[in-house]
Amino acid sequence: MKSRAIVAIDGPAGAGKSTVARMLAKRLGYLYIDTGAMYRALTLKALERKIDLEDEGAVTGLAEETEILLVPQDGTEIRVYCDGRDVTSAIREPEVSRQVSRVAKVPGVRARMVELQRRMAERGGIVMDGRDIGSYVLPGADYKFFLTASLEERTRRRWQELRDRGIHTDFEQLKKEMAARDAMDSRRPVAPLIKAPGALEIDTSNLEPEEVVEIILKHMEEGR
Ligand SMILES: Nc1ncnc2c1ncn2[C@@H]1O[C@H](COP(=O)(O)OP(=O)(O)OP(=O)(O)O)[C@@H](O)[C@H]1O
Ligand SMILES: Nc1ccn([C@@H]2O[C@H](COP(=O)(O)O)[C@@H](O)[C@H]2O)c(=O)n1
Repeated sequence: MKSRAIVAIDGPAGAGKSTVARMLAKRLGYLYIDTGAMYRALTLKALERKIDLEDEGAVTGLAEETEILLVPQDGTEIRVYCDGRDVTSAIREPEVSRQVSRVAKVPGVRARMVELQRRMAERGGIVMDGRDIGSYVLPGADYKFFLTASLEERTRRRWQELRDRGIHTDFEQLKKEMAARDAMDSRRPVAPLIKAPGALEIDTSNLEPEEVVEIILKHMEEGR
């Protein structure tokens, strides 16, 4: 296995990317970078500033004046700071999830975020998850994975995750919202959600996170 490798993990909402990426980073002693959290932080700021999300100029301008920091804690937990404010919890609110894809599809936003993400990966030894990591942000990544799961299972996971946080949502409404987010992520012209060439696809529908990590580690050990 390559030392200080770059590992890219992509996939749709609720496929288990963050869970697996965090566990994998811990096993490897790597830094975990949650690119979704970056788009979520900007979206939260845009919503709070009541920016018109259809105004690409305004959203791009906001991205350019916003400082987003991902600060590793013990292990691989990450605190997310936007302009110095800890937004780790706030970025997971349902309204941010409902709107983030509208912000993320703005070309100026992506250009800014991708520049930051590539800089974070320069020294290697990272696990980066998102939608476009293996296909666009880090096309030279040493290992690429694409996690999937059925929409039903991904919705069940997200529904349970929200419930565990005391947020009660209608399952069918949540399912519609997740499908809509997947569609917007997949159809945007710039860096859509796709499986990167050469990526190993893993359907996690009937796998525990630990099993997914073992599949990934085995592939990495066999690969180099
Ligand atoms: N293999 C799995 N089996 C069951 N539950 C899982 C599995 N992987 C993750 N989960 C749970 O599903 C929820 C969503 O997982 P996670 O946040 O890792 O998904 P994600 O792909 O990063 O989603 P998003 O892109 O929307 O952030 C979490 O509550 C997590 O604990
Ligand atoms: N590399 C990425 C990562 C995320 N996005 C957008 O952010 C949304 C939230 O991502 P989560 O992983 O936190 O769910 C996602 O739905 C995308 O719209 C992106 O565009 N590129």
